[in-house]
Amino acid sequence: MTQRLILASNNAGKLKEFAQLLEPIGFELHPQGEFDVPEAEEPFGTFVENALAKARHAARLTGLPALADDSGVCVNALGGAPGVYSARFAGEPKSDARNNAKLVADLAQQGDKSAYYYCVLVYVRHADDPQPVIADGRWNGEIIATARGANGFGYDPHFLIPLLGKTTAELEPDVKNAHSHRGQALRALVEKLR
Ligand SMILES: O=P(O)(O)OP(=O)(O)OP(=O)(O)OC[C@H]1O[C@@H](n2cnc3c(O)ncnc32)[C@H](O)[C@@H]1O
Ligand SMILES: [Mg+2]
Repeated sequence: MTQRLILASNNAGKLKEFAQLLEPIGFELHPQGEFDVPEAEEPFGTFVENALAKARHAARLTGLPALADDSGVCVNALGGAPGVYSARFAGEPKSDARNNAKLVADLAQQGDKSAYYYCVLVYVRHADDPQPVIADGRWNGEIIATARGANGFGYDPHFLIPLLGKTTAELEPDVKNAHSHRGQALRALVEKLR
């Protein structure tokens, strides 16, 4: 049986990754934009609070179950920044190019380039669901100064996975999903929904 699910995100890169992960296992994904749901506020200092706010917002405006993702890149030498502020690290309007340029500049004088991607997923059956289903995932790597690769989105061209010898923008989409913070979180979430 296919299950209809609203994806509480306006990020096209996330949408592609979720479609590839969820459609083969029987979910019919609908981005919130299809229902004219505007971007939710993300005012909180934790990923999980922002993800819950996004999921409830989409479920409230569509009347359907919703899945939200809040994620980011956390750089150790920067005390975990940009973290929850990853999407707007270089200010408004959101720009991957300016975010990456700022990240590389901020790290130029640092020896430690280690970082990790973090993702929290929240699924709500309806807007006031008292038992949201929550799962997370983490993916270690390091930030490199020169962009490599054209796949993915966001910080991917600067996020190197030393074990694979590639940036996450050089990975095929299925390989990224097999390893990524988002893929890990989604597999854990799906286990909880069974
Ligand atoms: O809130 P929604 O609408 O889902 O879209 P968003 O892009 O604003 O998403 P977030 O608020 O969760 O911010 C996450 C940011 O972290 C970065 N990011 C998260 N996952 C990533 C990934 O897999 N590859 C590259 N960058 C990623 C990227 O800059 C995202 O914009
Ligand atoms: Mg956002």
